[in-house]
Amino acid sequence: MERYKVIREIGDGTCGNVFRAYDIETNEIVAVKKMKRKFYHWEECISLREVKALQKLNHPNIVMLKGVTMENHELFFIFEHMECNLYDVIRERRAPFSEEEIRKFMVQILQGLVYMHNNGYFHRDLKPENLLVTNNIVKIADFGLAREVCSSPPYTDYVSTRWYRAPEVLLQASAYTPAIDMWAVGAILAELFTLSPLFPGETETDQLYKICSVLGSPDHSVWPEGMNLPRSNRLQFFQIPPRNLWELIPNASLEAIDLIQQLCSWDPKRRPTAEQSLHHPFFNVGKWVPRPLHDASYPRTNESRASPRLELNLWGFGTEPDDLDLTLSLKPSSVTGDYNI
Ligand SMILES: Nc1ncnc2c1ncn2[C@@H]1O[C@H](COP(=O)(O)OP(=O)(O)OP(=O)(O)O)[C@@H](O)[C@H]1O
Repeated sequence: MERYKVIREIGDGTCGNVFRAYDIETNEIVAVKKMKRKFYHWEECISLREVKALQKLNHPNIVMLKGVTMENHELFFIFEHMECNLYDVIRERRAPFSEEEIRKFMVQILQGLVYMHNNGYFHRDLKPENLLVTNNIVKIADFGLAREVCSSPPYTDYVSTRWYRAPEVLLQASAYTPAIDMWAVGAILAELFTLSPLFPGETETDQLYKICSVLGSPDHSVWPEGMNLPRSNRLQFFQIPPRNLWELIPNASLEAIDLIQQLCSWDPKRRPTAEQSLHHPFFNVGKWVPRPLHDASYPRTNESRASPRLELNLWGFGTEPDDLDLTLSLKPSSVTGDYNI
């Protein structure tokens, strides 16, 4: 470890301490994560989930693992260095983020997740502290709990952070899917608007109570499988009607509210995937894409374009092509970003 000169400690997590350090071979600043437990064999180190996942995943929105070193039974991960994490960004924020800023964060998180899920991994512990930020670039970090999508259940060693924990995990489902990451994305999206957590449970039971107080208690109609999970009897204590999300998150557009609502569905099967989320109207607000001139259905005059078919289902993820006129005309106040999705 002579190669790295520690500058200062920047993180103290469950599994390791993270230091900002100077790499004297490359003249770069790096982040060195020193694992808290001791290791006695190299095989033990390279079989760690964090190492296995990060060696395979190479994406601009996933933090890069530059190397792994073992010395005196201590294991060090060398990562690209990031300035801060999204938790710090939210905590230090005095005024709400604009929807444009939120969209830019979310696109990157979702692009990282699409890549990860398509490569057969899910993260299992997404939270603002695990989203690292440098100059508005967001990268997903801390793969200590990452799982291969195809690894076999039961997943009993699961210990993710409570506030972002999906209901199927709280109710002890024996198998779960990348949809648990999508629940966390919904909670993080809401938090970016309000700057405070959507479900800040103090215990596991309180976590379920907090979720019920927002979404309303689940029943067979919204989540049939959920009603038979080992701990679902805990839900019977709470008979709570749903709140209107737009009252809880008054600064969010209808598109954002709809996306949060879909991501935070009780039933994991009803949550959009990361890829589907990127196609949600929230990411297309104000985006005008002209149709080809030979398209006979394209309205030729401003007059005909001014009458959108408002009865269309805006929020479904159907296979119908987007009605871009409609998207434009329904959300005049919002953002005009263009995203590479
Ligand atoms: N590459 C990096 N660049 C800058 N800071 C980092 C980097 N990696 C981690 N950190 C900081 O260190 C903190 C802890 O890192 P990490 O989450 O990897 O550790 P952990 O022990 O697995 O934590 P947890 O308790 O979340 O499981 C992060 O929240 C972040 O603030």
